[in-house]
Amino acid sequence: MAKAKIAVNGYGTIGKRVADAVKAQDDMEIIGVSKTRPNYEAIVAQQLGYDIYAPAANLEAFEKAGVPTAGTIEEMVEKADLVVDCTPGGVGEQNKPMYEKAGVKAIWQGGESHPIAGFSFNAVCNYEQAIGRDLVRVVSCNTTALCRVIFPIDKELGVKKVRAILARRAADPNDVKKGPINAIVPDPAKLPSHHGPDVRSVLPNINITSAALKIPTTLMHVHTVNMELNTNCTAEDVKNILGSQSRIHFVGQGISSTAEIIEFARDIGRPRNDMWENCIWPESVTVTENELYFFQAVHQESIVVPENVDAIRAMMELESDGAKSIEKTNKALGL
Ligand SMILES: NC(=O)C1=CN([C@@H]2O[C@H](COP(=O)(O)OP(=O)(O)OC[C@H]3O[C@@H](n4cnc5c(N)ncnc54)[C@H](O)[C@@H]3O)[C@@H](O)[C@H]2O)C=CC1
Ligand SMILES: O=C(OP(=O)(O)O)[C@H](O)COP(=O)(O)O
Repeated sequence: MAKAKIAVNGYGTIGKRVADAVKAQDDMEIIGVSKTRPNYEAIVAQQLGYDIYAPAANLEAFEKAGVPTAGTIEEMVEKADLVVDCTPGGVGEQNKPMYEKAGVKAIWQGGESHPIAGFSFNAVCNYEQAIGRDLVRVVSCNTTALCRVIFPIDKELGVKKVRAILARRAADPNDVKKGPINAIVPDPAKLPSHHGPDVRSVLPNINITSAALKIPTTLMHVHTVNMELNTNCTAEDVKNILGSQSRIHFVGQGISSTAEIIEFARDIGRPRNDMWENCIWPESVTVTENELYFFQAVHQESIVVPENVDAIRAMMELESDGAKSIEKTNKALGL
């Protein structure tokens, strides 16, 4: 069977990882990635073998810099079966008419809001509902992490209410423009943060509220998750449920912080020190009077990457069984 032709529009933090993850699969291929400027990332993309496309107005700058392009972003989109839009939040929306004009399928990221696609995706929660769809939004990193834990616990034990407190990394490691440098910022100060409503865009029946703080770190986010459950259970029961999920990883062996999780990812040779899984401290899993508590760390740069691959597979109708797609994606990534 011919491979699905995938374009990545916006080769930044998420885009470069999605491109590599798609390249690792045997049922889809990257036909091009877009860069706005001919900087070091464009040169690395070229060295990795990707065809680079750029805005028409910037083609000359690429030529002057000696970075060859294969054409304009519009031309890239015309060649694709599906575009994964990884442009900054808010920019993706401006690209929608281009995708509609070319008649291609499109995936947006969590920086866009739910109505852009009318369908918000998480592989364990709603893969089957994404099959054959033309437009899908993969929810944000924090929302993905919440969906991954809420769904299996709700299925097995019934979730009455979720309260999630998020300590959000202020910027990605390469992001020199953002802060804070020496502050903790309620983000936003007005509750709820977007994460609770976003979980409901994937799991509409879940009662959830969320609050978020921005903290001066770049490595990972950390959540304090509290769930009121409908069923009497023990911490061991919860650990067994979470432990059965392939994209949940229990941290241990002396790992007490996000810094050590990233060091672990480096040590096991993960590309770009990516941790695609939710990282849960097993000793934090506590149940008292039907209330569950635990801490989880979220590697914001990579957690949504396998979800994008599964969304492509569903939309392109390459696999009808979500569990099989997850397994295939994981295996190709080395997860
Ligand atoms: N970085 C993170 O932690 C996560 C980001 N997301 C979401 O993923 C999306 C992308 O975020 P990042 O990768 O962090 O952004 P980024 O800023 O690292 O990368 C965006 C890329 O798009 C390019 N770009 C800007 N305007 C463009 C245009 N008009 N056409 C083509 N390319 C354009 C930029 O030059 C840059 O290379 C956002 O919706 C964000 O909310 C989701 C999960 C985690
Ligand atoms: O999707 C993310 O976070 P979110 O789940 O809090 O929206 C990413 O960390 C991007 O967040 P940013 O908008 O601070 O760059």
